[in-house]
Amino acid sequence: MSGTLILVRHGQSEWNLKNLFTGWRDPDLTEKGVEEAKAAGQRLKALGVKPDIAFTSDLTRAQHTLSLILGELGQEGLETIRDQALNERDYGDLSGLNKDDAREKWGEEQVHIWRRSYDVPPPGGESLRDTGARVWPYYMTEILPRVLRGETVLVAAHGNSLRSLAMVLDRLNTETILQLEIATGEPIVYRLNADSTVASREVLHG
Ligand SMILES: O=C(O)[C@@H](CO)OP(=O)(O)O
Repeated sequence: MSGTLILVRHGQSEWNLKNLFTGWRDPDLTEKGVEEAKAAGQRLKALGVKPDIAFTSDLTRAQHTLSLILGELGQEGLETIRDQALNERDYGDLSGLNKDDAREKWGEEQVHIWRRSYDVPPPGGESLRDTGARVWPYYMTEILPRVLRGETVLVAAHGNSLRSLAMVLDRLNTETILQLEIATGEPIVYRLNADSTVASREVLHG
């Protein structure tokens, strides 16, 4: 066994609440999102988790979530690396549109394909495969080596950047990835084997 990897999606954002495609746009958390992030921190604390380092994206909602979690853990000053590689999937021309309006315009099925398929990009944006093509190398070079050294690494990021990572960790294929939803503010705790495969996976539900 090596170290521990904790993935957490940011709490509810203002645009999650308004049902807008967000992508690389930069809304902050709602009050509910703040509470979700604090609750995530409390659950990690109850589990006795003590991160050695944290990673997050360059978007406010993920950074704010991380700082609230670290506050609950009493680790406000923890070394944190922010990188665009962990940003949400770029939703391209859909960014800022209402998801129900998009379903009316393009149909339920097409919108679901854009939102959850592996390799169909939304117009002007990134598919999950495109997202994984930047998230996965970053994980391999910056995050995984630390976990393999036995560290506990906390990653606060986004629904689809984390889906692209979980797809490989959980050995999902291009069909089964369609079903994977990562809830806001529910940490996923992975313990990794020395060969970087997953020894255990636990979702800290609310
Ligand atoms: O809008 C977004 O950027 C994402 C995450 O909230 O939405 P979706 O659920 O469509 O992946």
